[in-house]
Formats: sequence, structure tokens, C-alpha cells
Amino acid sequence: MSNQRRPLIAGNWKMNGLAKSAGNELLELVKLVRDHKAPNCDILICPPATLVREMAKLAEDNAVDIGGQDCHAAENGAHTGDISAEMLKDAGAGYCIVGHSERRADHGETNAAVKAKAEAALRANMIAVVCVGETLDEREADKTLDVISDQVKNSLPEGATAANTVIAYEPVWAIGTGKTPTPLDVAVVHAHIRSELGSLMNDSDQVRLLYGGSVKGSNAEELMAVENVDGALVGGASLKAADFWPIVATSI
Ligand SMILES: O=C(CO)COP(=O)(O)O
Repeated sequence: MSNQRRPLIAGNWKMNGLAKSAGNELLELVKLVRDHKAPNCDILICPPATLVREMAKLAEDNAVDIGGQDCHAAENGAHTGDISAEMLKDAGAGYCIVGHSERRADHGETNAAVKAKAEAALRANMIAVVCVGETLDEREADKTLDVISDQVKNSLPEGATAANTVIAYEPVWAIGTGKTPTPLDVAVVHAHIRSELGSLMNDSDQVRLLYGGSVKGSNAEELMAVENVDGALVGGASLKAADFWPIVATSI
């Protein structure tokens, strides 16, 4: 990992969390971070939208940043049930995940839709965390790098810079399965992403590339040590501060 890229350890709570228990977990995490005084990495929790405002208040001094998990591309309008990037920002979010494979699969989100959402996040002055990743079928058909190239090229927001955009590589088959790619597999994909970004952005060497998919305390150190891995996007193991902290501690 280059010293110039500040690691980002991010938790994606997905559709989990009610106010009371979630607040307790966040306060516990904030306490662990504060006790550490000067963390050398950024720490992010993306709770369900219902909790963004409250979580942002609890983490008021930004020991932990708060983000959204998805946003609509439009600023406002007749889109029942959707939430705009501006609304998340207004509630206290500083980041927004877009293009998670669960959104791509469950809601048929295309690269073009993901790009529009990422652009909405930038428009609202949030950092976009753009997710990419291959399915098991694609990996077994030796299509991983082609799929990643296609997703990176076509999901990257217009105006992306290292300051406003993060890429998360999450192999779909590693999400919630306990399976992870080997460090070598991760190194190959991350090097490929950085090389693709080279033709798309001026400061591609500074963009943070996260790995996500079954990251936990026991494998975080090995995964975070891989070249071009600048942090993690963690699902299940981010729900409890006690599970998330050992992952944060690999980079703090
Ligand atoms: O999808 C993920 C984070 O966005 C990863 O989920 P798990 O860490 O539960 O595998």
C-alpha cells in the first residue's frame, strides 16, 4: 500500500439496524476510535438510510464518517420510495456506496445507472464508493478482468478524482459466503483496476481501492497487506463494533 493513500475501512450495514442497538454499536466504535487518538485511516459506517441522521449525530466529531448505501440519480421529484444524494448529504452522510452487487442484482442496475448515481453523489458533495465485481460464473469462464474493465469504465462518474471517488472490488461469490480470493487474485484485480483508471483519471495512482467480500478479523491483515489494497468494505463483520474493530486495527 502506498503511504500516500490514506486507508479507508468501511462498514456496509445493508438492511440491518434499529435505532437502539445500532446506536450502541456506533458509540462503542466511536469510543474505540477516540481512545486511539490519531487514527491513520478513515473509518466509515453506512447504515440504512433511516439511521443516517441519528448515526451522523452520534459520530458528530467525525471520528467515524457516515455514508448512504445507495441514492437516486435525480436531485428530487416523483420517485416514490427513493432517496436522493442531496437528502443523504442533508442527513449527515459524507459518502455514498453505489453499484453494490446486491443493487445490480436485486434492482437490475446497469453500469449507466450506477454512473448516474455516482455523479449524483459527487453533485451532492459526497464521496462515491463505486462497487465492481465478477460473479462466480464469470470468474470460472475467465472473464473476471473483462467484467471489471467494463464496470470500471462505464460506472466511473464524470469528474472522478481520487478525492471524490473510491472503487470497491467485491467479487460477488465472496460476499457473505466466507470465501475469499487468494491475496494473489486480489492483487491481480486491484492492479488491473488501477491500470484501467490510468486512462480515465489524472490522479489514478491516488485513488483508494477497497477490497470487500467476507473480510473479517482473522483475514483482514493478509488482505490489507496486498499491493493496491487501500482498505476494506465490510458487510457482516461491520455490524458489531467488537468484530469491526480488529479489521480497523489492521490499518489504523
Ligand atoms: O457486500 C459486502 C460489503 O459491501 C461484503 O459483505 P460481507 O463482508 O458480509 O461478505
